[in-house]
Amino acid sequence: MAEKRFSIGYALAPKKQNSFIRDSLLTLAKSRGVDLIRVDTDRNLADQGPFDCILHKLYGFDWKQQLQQFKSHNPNATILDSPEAIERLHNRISMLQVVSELKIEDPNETFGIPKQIVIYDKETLFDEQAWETLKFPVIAKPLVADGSAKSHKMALVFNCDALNKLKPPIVLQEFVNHGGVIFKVYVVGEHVQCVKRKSLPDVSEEKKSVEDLLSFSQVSNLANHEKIDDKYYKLMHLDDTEMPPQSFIVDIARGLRQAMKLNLFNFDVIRDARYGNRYLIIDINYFPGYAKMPGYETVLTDFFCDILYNKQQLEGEEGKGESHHDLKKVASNTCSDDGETEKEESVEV
Ligand SMILES: Nc1ncnc2c1ncn2[C@@H]1O[C@H](COP(=O)(O)OP(=O)(O)OP(=O)(O)O)[C@@H](O)[C@H]1O
Ligand SMILES: O=P(O)(O)O[C@H]1[C@H](OP(=O)(O)O)[C@@H](OP(=O)(O)O)[C@@H](O)[C@@H](O)[C@@H]1OP(=O)(O)O
Ligand SMILES: [Mg+2]
Ligand SMILES: [Mg+2]
Repeated sequence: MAEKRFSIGYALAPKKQNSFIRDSLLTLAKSRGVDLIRVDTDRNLADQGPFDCILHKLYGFDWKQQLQQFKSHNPNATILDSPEAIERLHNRISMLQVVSELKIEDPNETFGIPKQIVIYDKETLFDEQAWETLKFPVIAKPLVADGSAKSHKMALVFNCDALNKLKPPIVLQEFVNHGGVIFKVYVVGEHVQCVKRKSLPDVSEEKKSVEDLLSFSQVSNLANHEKIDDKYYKLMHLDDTEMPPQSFIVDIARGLRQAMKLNLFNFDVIRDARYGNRYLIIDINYFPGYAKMPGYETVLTDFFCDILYNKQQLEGEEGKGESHHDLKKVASNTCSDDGETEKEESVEV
């Protein structure tokens, strides 16, 4: 009997498609029975396929409706990930709320988020009461994180004089010195991988008194031609920075994944320079730049196979009339229709 093949339809913006869909990924996936096929976003999704799975990073109401329609026509297909679960990451307040709710017992390290407030209008911006809990410098971040260039435009604000330059709705987050290095933790289902990147440098007392405002955008994002390799680590002086403990990072990643019901995301972590064992999560991104992760082809292909082969096994056993309870044990970690995550296993680093 011919081996069963699977097809994954991917719906990505051109920039993402260029970086993520490489021949090396297509070839490896194909060799393991998985065909990655581009969804034509000018046509209705439900008219395309058949697909066993949809991989997507697109925004907007219309796309959400197309996914719903596709799912109602193809109830067995897996949507990676559910648009409702992704939506939480489009707002910088709801994005980090989930971190505050996480409970992780670690004898040596602690984690949290920086102090922050949300400002919806200019009036509140100048209201001293709103500022009571915050200390300068702060980072002003657009409230909405919708993938637009605008949503990445930030400003380091040193004092009140700069406030009139800000455009609400924004989140004002305390800037925390962290030695100029950020940890990016990539999550792909059960796989967790942490890398170092350059970040904003620490702010000295002297600088606090001379600057008003500094604008910046995507400081830790690599340009297409940059590669995370030894050269980058040397150039950015990343070699000397110690990594956070792996098991601690894996616990946070696992907790976030379960709470958010997402399989494909990364989060940015900084180590508070005031306490060597305090970590702050400052950003969570859906479907980040995986191609920058060493060995991404294997990691992603393993993940696709896990999902598709487990799903097949699940459907096969359902056909034999096994109870739903038993089937849950072999279900993959994908989000089902209602966004429920079905299995939790060890997370490798
Ligand atoms: N509270 C903070 N304290 C110190 N540095 C910070 C803080 N928040 C952000 N930064 C710095 O600013 C950068 C951009 O912030 P953030 O990650 O929130 O933006 P983003 O545009 O969503 O980034 P990404 O490209 O990862 O999506 C971080 O990578 C880090 O270097
Ligand atoms: O998905 P896009 O292509 O738009 O860009 C994402 C980018 O990945 P890229 O490598 O593909 O540029 C990510 O980089 P890393 O965290 O992995 O460094 C991160 O900056 C996301 O926030 C971006 O998503 P957005 O927030 O804009 O939706
Ligand atoms: Mg970030
Ligand atoms: Mg981000």
